[in-house]
Amino acid sequence: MSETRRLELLPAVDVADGQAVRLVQGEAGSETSYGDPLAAALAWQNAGAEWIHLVDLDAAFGRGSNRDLLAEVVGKLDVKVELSGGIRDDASLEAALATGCRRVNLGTAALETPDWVRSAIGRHGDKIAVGLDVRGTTLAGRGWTREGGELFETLARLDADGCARYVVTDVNKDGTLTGPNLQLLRDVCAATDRPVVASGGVSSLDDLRAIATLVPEGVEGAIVGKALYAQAFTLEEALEAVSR
Ligand SMILES: O=C(O)c1ccccc1N[C@@H]1O[C@H](COP(=O)(O)O)[C@@H](O)[C@H]1O
Repeated sequence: MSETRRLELLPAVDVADGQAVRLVQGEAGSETSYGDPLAAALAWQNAGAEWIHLVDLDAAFGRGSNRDLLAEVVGKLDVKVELSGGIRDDASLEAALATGCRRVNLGTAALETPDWVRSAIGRHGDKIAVGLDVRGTTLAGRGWTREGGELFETLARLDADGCARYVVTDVNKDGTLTGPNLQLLRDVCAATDRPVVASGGVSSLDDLRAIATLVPEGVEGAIVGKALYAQAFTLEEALEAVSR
């Protein structure tokens, strides 16, 4: 009898101007600051996290970079890191992978330079995930400021290119503490056989339990941001909630 997999949790550490921040719906200027990114990441690690979802927001917005800081953070962590933000060409991809992160998450590049993404997938396999950041079923790139195509067409293309995994974010939910978009997750899982990491809207332990019910459909993990920083629950409580 096969054992049901447990939902993985990925606490998010989004970095802008050297600080850990949370945005609301990805809007520049909506940030709340939570201090030193390394301290935040180590706190999640010490609380039992197996993964950290680490984002360079300045690079995602194309307004700067926290590359050296993020490399330092990855170097000081023992847990797996999913690194994203501004990874759009060979130089940024090689620099990201050289940090020792477990995988990178490509957003804008998957919308704007599909040939390069196909080649990156061919070279790096499951070290590449693609972030499908959507409003409705319209994809968003460049710091979620530009529309970039239709979700299910892009998903079919990336599946054909061998993409190993998708990080699916409902932009309208992100940072709002209004609950995940479970129907979006179901729809994406129905359209691909690749694992899906859910992102956006988690507000409570019940939200995590609801996402965990989708593990048999293909949801592998959930990114948790604002709810942890706002202390809606602890990471220990979250890990316990999804452990059975
Ligand atoms: O995570 C956010 O809050 C966020 C807000 C606005 C833009 C991007 C955001 N996050 C992540 O950025 C990467 C994509 O970066 P790029 O497009 O490849 O440069 C992806 O993980 C988004 O989810």
